[in-house]
Amino acid sequence: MQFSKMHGQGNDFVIIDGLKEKVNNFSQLAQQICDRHFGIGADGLVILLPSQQADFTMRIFNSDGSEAEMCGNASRCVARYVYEHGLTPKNKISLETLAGIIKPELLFENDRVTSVRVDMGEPRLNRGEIPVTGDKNEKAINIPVQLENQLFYGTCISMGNPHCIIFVDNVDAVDLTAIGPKIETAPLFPRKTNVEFVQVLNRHEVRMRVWERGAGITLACGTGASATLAAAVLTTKTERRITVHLDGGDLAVEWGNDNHIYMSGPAQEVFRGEYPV
Ligand SMILES: N[C@H](CCC[C@H](N)C(=O)O)C(=O)O
Repeated sequence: MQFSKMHGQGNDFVIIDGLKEKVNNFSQLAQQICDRHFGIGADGLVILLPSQQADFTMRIFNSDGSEAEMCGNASRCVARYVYEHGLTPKNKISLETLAGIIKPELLFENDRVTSVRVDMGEPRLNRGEIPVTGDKNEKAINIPVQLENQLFYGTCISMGNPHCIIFVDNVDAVDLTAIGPKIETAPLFPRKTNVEFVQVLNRHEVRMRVWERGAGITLACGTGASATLAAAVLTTKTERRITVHLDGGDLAVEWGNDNHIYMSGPAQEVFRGEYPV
């Protein structure tokens, strides 16, 4: 089976063209392929499939085999992949996901793709949509997140997938490996959650580290950067256009007057290969 290995600021994926390759058990394949010793190694597996309502369907599987509703960094990678592999002549692409239709736009310099700007859609703020337990019509801003012997205050946002954003004075002081999985699987989150620790640098910049649902610590998270922007604006910490500094690089995010969040950043293809099935 042919594959392409791509990343968005270090958040890396194996991309498989499901229009050409026959894939049966996506979840099992994701666990095998994402293993960094016994497989190719990646944070996730992305399968391209046909769509009736968009140019393509993008299905995303975390390295633990769970399927995610949406993935921001993967949407940039897929947009570049379908253009450069000749699957579409378009630079404005639509992708059907479990979170709805996502619209990445390729940006060029001297005929080379330099970055991708993605319309991530509208953030979902009510507990029922995220989901977070409690009154489904209530927001979840600065709510207590109680672990056995630690209490955090989080702002929960969905970009189609759930995020719990916790503002701290120093992200480097957070033991993400210990705390991340406890919050990811807290009873507060019926479908688990991605966990972002955020240090506000000024009204236009934040530093964010992420423990991803189903994948653990990653170097970048596009939906996480988008949810972080929404949380920072809702708690009046930043303006509506910021740079998110992540371990793997920067993402630019903006909350437009149309209530859509736009996320921009690079997407790189690292290598192509053949995986025995
Ligand atoms: N682990 C995430 C999916 C990948 C999201 C992230 N890699 C991004 O760039 O948005 C989840 O289960 O919701």
